[in-house]
Amino acid sequence: LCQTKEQRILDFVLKNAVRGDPQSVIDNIDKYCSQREWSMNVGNEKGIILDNVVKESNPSTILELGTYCGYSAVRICRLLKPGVRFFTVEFNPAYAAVAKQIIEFAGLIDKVQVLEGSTGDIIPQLKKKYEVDTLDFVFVDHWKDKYKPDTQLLEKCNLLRKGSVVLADNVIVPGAPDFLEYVRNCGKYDCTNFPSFLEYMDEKDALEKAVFRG
Ligand SMILES: O=C(NCCO)c1cc(-c2ccc(F)cc2)cc(O)c1O
Ligand SMILES: [Mg+2]
Repeated sequence: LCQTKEQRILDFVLKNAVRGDPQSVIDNIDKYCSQREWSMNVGNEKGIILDNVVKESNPSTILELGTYCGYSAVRICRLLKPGVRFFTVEFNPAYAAVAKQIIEFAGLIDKVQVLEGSTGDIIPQLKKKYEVDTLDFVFVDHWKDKYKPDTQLLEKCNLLRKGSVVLADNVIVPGAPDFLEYVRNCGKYDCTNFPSFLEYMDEKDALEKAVFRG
């Protein structure tokens, strides 16, 4: 059977992690991707920074752009109180299929809605179709050339309120220079850079936190 890397990651999790234990799912994805095949999960170094920003924000309504295999969805949702809503958008159906199974295995599927499609189509639907008022926290980790336009779209759709946290992965590698310039200079955000490392590598990367001024 000609499997994909994402299916191999899923198989490794199903075989080695503990059903209903999000930390074991995270640890096993990191183990597979550091020892066998590199893959673009946010990883543990940047993941600890992500954990801290999520804990600090204590969000109730969260949006993630770019689900991939569900690693950061599990990472974020394992920290959330019951009753919160987590929406994650994935364009690639094969990735979305793997992510749903990994999120289910971790026992978090009740908190998570995996929305398949393009962010440009789905973000304008969040208020009416998904009954979202405003977003407390947005994790941006999809196509790097979409970071800036989608942040502007979130503003246009009135999905951000004073204090909404936009946290972006990969602002060094692969990089999102137009996004960084925008959030740092448009006057609508208070920005903080968190230097770290590219997942499973020694290369420098960073997260950028942009808090909407309202
Ligand atoms: O494209 C990415 N995400 C969107 C997928 O739909 C992505 C890429 C990379 C990466 C790739 C190739 C390399 F050489 C270095 C970095 C890393 C990441 O964390 C990412 O999120
Ligand atoms: Mg990333």
